Amino acid sequence: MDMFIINRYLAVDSSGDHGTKEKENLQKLLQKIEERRKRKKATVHSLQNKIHPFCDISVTAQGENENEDIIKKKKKKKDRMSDENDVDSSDHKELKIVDTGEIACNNEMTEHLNFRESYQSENEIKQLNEVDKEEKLPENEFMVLGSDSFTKKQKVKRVLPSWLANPSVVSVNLKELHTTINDIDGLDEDIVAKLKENNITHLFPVQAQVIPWLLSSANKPSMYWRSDICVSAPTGSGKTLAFVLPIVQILRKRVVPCIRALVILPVQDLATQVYKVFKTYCSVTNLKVALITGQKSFVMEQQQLIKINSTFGPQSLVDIVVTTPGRLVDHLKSTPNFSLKHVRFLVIDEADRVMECIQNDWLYHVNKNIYGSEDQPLPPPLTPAALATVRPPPQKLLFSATLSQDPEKLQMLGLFQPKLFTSVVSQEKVPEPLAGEVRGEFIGKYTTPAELKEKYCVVTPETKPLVLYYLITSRRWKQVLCFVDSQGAAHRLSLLLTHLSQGSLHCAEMSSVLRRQERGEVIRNFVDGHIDILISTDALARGTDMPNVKYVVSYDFPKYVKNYIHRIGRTGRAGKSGKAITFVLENQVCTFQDMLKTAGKHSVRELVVSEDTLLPFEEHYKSALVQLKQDMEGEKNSLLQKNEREES
Ligand SMILES: Nc1ncnc2c1ncn2[C@@H]1O[C@H](COP(=O)(O)OP(=O)(O)OP(=O)(O)O)[C@@H](O)[C@H]1O
Repeated sequence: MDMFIINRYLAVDSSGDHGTKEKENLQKLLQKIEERRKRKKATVHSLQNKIHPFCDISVTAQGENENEDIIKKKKKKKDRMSDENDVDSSDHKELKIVDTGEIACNNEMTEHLNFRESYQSENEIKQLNEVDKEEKLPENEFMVLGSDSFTKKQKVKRVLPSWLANPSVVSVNLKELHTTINDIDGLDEDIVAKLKENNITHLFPVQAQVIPWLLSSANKPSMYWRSDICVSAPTGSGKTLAFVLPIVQILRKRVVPCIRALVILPVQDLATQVYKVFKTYCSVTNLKVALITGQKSFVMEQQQLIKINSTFGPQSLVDIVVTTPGRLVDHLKSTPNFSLKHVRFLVIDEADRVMECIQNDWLYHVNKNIYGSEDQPLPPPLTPAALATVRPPPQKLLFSATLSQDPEKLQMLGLFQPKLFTSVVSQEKVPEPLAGEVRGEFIGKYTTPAELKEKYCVVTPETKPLVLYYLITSRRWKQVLCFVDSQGAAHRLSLLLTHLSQGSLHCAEMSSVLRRQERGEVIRNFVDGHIDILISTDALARGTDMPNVKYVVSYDFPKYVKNYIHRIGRTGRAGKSGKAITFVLENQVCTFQDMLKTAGKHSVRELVVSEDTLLPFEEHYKSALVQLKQDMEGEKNSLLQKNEREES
């Protein structure tokens, strides 16, 4: 037991023996202190003799007070730090009391030395005081959040799943193409011939990466679950062919038709556009494609999908269905034998937009039809027996120029071991990620085609139409696509420009109010160059592929950054050059700059149109406005008369 000695404070021992010992110790200590005091006094005296004749080191009254303060601080600090109850520390305390006593006796030199000593440690004291402030709050006080500390908070970095953080990077350069259509292993000759027929000799970067990847994933035995993919590449970069070609190639070997590919797009017009591409490349195969968007009657669509055979029962007539979420749900609910159980590919084009179509719960109905429950089953263990019992889910292919890379939003799709292909904002070659490196900078940044030049023009509401007219006429712009907020705005602007140009500008308007055939007609005329300026609502903003759009004007400010990216993406497509101008009111400039920042854009310049340049058109503009007012009143009256006739 003697090996361990535990020293404890056992309160004051009143036994006489211990008391004498303590007195002796105290005596020794006082003696020691006295000796030190004398030594110090002697040193000071000798120093005073040496320095005083050369230096003026007098301490002013104010200085004295300051020094005293500092010494007090120092004392406080030392007190705080010495939490040991040993003899040495008490010795220091005594010593300090003696020092202060000397200052009180106006010993200038001692003051000075103390001052210097204190000054040296002043910073230290300050720091300690700050720490004190932060850490030691009186017990009965609350800390008021945000009142004291103005230090910049460190930004919280998102920790992304590995597949989102480390994507395959897709180049945005459509000028330097390295992959010819013959370089792709696994594309049949007749498909390659069809590509040539359509003047496609090289694959765009997104196609060069996605097509071989999908073809090779199909080589796995059919029982294996295949990884889903998400593709985010600029507008006009050829995403449609990136899924059409591998699907046609993989499915063409099927024996019996049944729905093996389901392609979902947000709106009718886009579905029609994709349907046409499928039709083109399926024409060299036996595959059948159906467009189910409500353009035909429901019964006609049903007849197109299913046939009842007297011997074999219900038979699917199609292999690929291109549809919109609403119409798909209608068929899932009301078409007997409409089954998605054999779907091998589930393509969601303009995926971020389709995922917003939640009103009819299309995903729930699709899952229910495919799996028999609203949720996708979990993958079985990798044993032949387990794999043979569970049917692999459809391989999901998600495409968009503004694909949401938000893990939470993507989670509802139940992606299986997904792979991300994305283009990046930086034009520099992105190196392969280092082991364990996490890249989150792709998230939320949208790329636009390299050939697209963007500018913005600050306008006033009064002069906006005149600025547009001036730009079109003075710069001889042709094939201009102009975006406005509403159908009414499109109509008014179209009339005003016609009056301003006295009929020399051929303007047309486009909105969802027009019937489908009328819309088709307008687009054909615009593509053929018979229309100079097409004024449209956002109905044409997303996905529409119109070759030869040279200028896009966002006449009314785009509401969201995605809206902006899709609008400007109607030009500068497939490697062609294009220009986009956004009209911004004075009070919208900051919002616009923020929008660009969000999209990762930093070099959008201003196009200045001075008021002086507009002055010559002023009178002309006034009379055009009068004519517009008359037109609008005339239209209003004729509408009233029509309504009255219908009522009577
Ligand atoms: N390899 C290619 N060579 C030449 N032209 C191509 C090639 N691939 C696609 N195109 C053409 O590029 C245009 C744009 O293609 P697509 O509509 O697929 O773009 P996208 O990426 O889907 O655009 P958005 O995001 O706006 O929908 C189309 O007219 C298409 O015919």
